[in-house]
Amino acid sequence: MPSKDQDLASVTTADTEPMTTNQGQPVTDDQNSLKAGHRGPTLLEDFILREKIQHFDHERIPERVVHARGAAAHGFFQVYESLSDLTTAKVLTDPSLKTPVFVRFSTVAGSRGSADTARDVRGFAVKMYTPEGNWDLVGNNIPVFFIQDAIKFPDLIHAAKPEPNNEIPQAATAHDTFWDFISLTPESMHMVMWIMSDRSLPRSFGQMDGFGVHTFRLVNAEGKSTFVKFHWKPILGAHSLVWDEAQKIAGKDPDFHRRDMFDSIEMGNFFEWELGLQILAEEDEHKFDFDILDATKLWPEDLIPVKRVGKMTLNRNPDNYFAETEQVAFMTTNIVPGIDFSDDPLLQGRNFSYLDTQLSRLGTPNFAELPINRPVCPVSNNQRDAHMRHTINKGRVSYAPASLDGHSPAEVTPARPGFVSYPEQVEGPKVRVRSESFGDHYGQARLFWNSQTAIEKQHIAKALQFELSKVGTREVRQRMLGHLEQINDVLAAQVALALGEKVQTNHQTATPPGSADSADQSKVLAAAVTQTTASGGAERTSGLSLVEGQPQSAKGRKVAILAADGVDVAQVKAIEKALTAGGALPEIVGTHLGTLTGVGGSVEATKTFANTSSVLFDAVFVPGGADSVAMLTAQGDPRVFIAEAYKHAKPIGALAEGAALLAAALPKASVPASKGKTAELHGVVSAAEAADVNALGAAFLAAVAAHRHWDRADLDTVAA
Ligand code: HEM
Repeated sequence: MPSKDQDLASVTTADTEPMTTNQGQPVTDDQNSLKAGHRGPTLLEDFILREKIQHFDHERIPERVVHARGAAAHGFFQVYESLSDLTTAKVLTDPSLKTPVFVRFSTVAGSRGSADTARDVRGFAVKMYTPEGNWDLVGNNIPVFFIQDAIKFPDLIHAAKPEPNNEIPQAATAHDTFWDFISLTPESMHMVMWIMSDRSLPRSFGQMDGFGVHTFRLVNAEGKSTFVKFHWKPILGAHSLVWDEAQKIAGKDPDFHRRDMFDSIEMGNFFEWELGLQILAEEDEHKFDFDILDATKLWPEDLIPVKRVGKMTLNRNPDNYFAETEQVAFMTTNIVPGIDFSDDPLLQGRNFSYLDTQLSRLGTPNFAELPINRPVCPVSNNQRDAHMRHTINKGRVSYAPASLDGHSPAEVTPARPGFVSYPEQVEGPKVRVRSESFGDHYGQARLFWNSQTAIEKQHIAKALQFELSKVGTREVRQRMLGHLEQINDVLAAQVALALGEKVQTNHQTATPPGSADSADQSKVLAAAVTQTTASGGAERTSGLSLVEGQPQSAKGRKVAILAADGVDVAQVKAIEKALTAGGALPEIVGTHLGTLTGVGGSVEATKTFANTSSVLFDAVFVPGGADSVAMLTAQGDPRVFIAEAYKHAKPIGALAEGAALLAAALPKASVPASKGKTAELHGVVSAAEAADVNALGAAFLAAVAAHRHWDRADLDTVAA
């Protein structure tokens, strides 16, 4: 069996041979068409011209009907220990096996050219080329979904996509048709809480959870079935952007996520996840207050812990976006012996949709022969012909059973057992209904809300304020408030305030903005959020917060070092050393590109205030050098750089004179008072004495690893 890399290499070319047509005829001139006379006309005879233009004319294929914008990478998966007690699947039972994978991340609503940082669910589709055929885990970065039954999927997507009369807005849910549908679909409320949280604004593809969403089955050699939920847990932890930052990035670098993944892999910073399993015995199926077949429900980790069973590493970028990332065809029906479906009605519908949609997107049932889609194990069956058939099937036999030409009437042999569907006992009337066990639409929405920290709750409230205030139809806004009241009255009141509506809360009656005490009301509600979080009184579960319990690492974090001519070069080198030792990626943002002449040498600026911005970095540092800091302080852009980083709760560091730029950009109370040695205040780290650079470097690195510093009380008061 060739490895997947060898398989792909066999059809990969660098086009370094002398130019030919697609038919292999040598081309001497592909820059001038064949003409009658020097000034034309062009001759129809010019087959070189016609072939070149004709191929170009037909270059486009339909984009995916959903998840059109995406980026992908190659890698491998390896299980830690055999899971043979649960499954026969080789990918999960052979710890020596490195299964090749191709993983595509995507947004859902936007078209191929939309921005990476739109507020949206992220697709997390994994294709594993196992020895027993391809296994596709076509998941998302959110563990639940909007709807319970696949028959509603076209409605959901029609409502979320740009409105059909004017094709507005692109890659955004903040519009009437989306919220109209949602407000009439109570089952979506749990998912709404997730997409209004920072989960829909990942910092990078490598810092997102992945979820198979549905309940699946694992089946072992004895035929015993166990229910399972699949999770991908990022080694770097799950971390997010904030909404203001995401919107700005959409303009400054719409390719933010795909660039980040491409660059990271090129420099050897591979993305890694552990595969996690939540396991549920068949006999325990009905022990919970939710139905395990309902894709709007998760299995709380406090009830059913996640067991980490293997690791996936993405370590190679595709060679060609179209041939690989665009032509890859994921299908939920791609499962292998030892893994099986549950009766989740969303999954059952997906099992029709993916194969079906590939036929129109890729244009032929032979899409499985495309290099990126074909399995590494042999393929042998009686399917024949159709557009673009590559395989040359020899002989007379294209039917079964058959005994001619060496064929055996038996389809499977003991040596190569086939896929056997789990013989689940099924009975019941043929009915078009929703099971009563799918009926609770608010319980887990509340669980999610209760499990968030205060800052995460505030981000959810703000996201809802943003989205719903963009809805033009008041009845839709009011309907949504009605749902929010069912989830949490403080949340509902906070959103109502922004919408100019009134709702009853247990804490106080919220007053519409414009009235004398609306500002006070806002404070009361914010305090109420903090109180409920601190008391933790209501039901909560672990695994849902992006702030609590996430691994912290500075690896891959981009740190801007702000500098101008006159910068203290020794300080720059020292802080660069401290950062790179922790895996962070410092880069000098200068007042101009190229060499900055400093004190004690020079440094190279690879970015400038004209071509970059704080939103493209995880942290910012200002080294000393009196002239450098004076020049930076005199300009507007460096001050905005600092203020914006502060507002987005990012780590900020300064050494020696560098603190003057912080003082010029930030409220006085936000800057720690360093009386020489390193001082830290809510992720702002500063040392007046240049000699304290090592302690400062360590403190700053720790602040970078912590991702964001939400304990800044004055975040909303900083103008940037
Ligand atoms: C749990 C719910 C769902 C999840 C996690 C999910 C996930 C995904 C992902 C990750 C992709 C992108 C695949 C790629 O990267 O090429 C995708 C595409 C797609 N999904 Fe889903 N989806 C869900 C629900 C549904 C449902 C209910 C349907 C239809 C009934 C559906 C139909 C499609 C279609 C048609 C595509 C485009 C496939 C292509 O052209 O390659 N999805 N989905």
